Amino acid sequence: MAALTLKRLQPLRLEPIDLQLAAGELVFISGPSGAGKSLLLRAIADLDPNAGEVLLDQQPRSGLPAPEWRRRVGLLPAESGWWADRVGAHFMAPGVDDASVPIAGETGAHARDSAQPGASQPAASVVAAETAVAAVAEPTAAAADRQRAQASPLHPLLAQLGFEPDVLDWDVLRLSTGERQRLALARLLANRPEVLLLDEATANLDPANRERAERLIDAYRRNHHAAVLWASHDPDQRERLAPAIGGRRFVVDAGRLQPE
Ligand SMILES: Nc1ncnc2c1ncn2[C@@H]1O[C@H](COP(=O)(O)OP(=O)(O)OP(=O)(O)O)[C@@H](O)[C@H]1O
Repeated sequence: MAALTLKRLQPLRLEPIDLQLAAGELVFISGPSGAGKSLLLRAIADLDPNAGEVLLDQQPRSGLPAPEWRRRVGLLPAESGWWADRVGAHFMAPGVDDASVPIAGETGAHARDSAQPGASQPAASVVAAETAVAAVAEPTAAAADRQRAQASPLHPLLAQLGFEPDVLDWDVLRLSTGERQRLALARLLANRPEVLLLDEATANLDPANRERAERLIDAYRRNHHAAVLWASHDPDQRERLAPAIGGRRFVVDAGRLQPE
C-alpha cells in the first residue's frame, strides 16, 4: 500500500508536475501522440533524466536504490522487453514464490465478476503435492520452471490472463503482440509493485482479453491498495473505468499536465 507524490517532477519536454495519487487510487492520463505521456511515466520510474522529486508514501526516491525503486514503482512499457529465450525465464524474480498473499486473487465484492473460465485456483497444498510427484518424472529445467509456476501465485495470475502454465515453456519469438502485452502485465504484477505505471496496457488486445486485463488490474489495485497511473488513448476505457471509482483524468498537452 503506497501513495505516490510528484513534487515539481520535470520529465523531458514537460513543465514541472505536482500530483498526488492516494494508495489504491486510479488516475488516467491521455493526450495526443507525442505529447509526453510515456516520458512522464518513464520519469517517475527514473528511466530518463528528470528534475524534481517523487515520493512513495513519505519515502523520497532519491533515498532508495534504483532497482528497489523500479520494483516498488512498476512500469508496464508500451513495448515490453524480453531478454531470454523462454517466457518462464522472465518470471524468476524474487517474491514470485511467496504464496502467502495472492497477487491479484479476488477477495472483494467483484470476485464473481472477475472469475474467468479456466481460471481455477487450486489449494497450494494440492499443487505442491502434484509438483512433488512430477519433479521425479521431469527433472529438466523447463519442468522445474513449470513446477515452480504451478506451486506459486503465478498459476492463477496467468490463468486470469487466459494462459495455461505451459506458456512458461514457450519460446519468446513465437509470442503474438497481444500475448506479449498480457505476459508483460503478468510479469509486472508478479513483482508485486506498490504503484503501477501503465503505458497503453491494453492497446494490442481484443475486447475479451482487454476486459481480462482490466479486471486483473482493478483486482490488483484493490487487493494491494496500489496507486495506478494509466496512460490510455482509449476514451471508452477511461469513461468505463474511471467514474465508477472516482478516478481522476488528466491530459498531457503542450508540455503541461491538466485535468481532462
Ligand atoms: N529520449 C528522448 N529525448 C528527446 N525526445 C524524446 C525522447 N524520447 C521521446 N522523445 C520525444 O518526446 C515526445 C513525447 O514522447 P512520448 O513517447 O512521451 O509520447 P506519448 O505521449 O507517449 O505518445 P504516444 O501516444 O504516441 O505513445 C515525442 O515527440 C518523442 O519523439
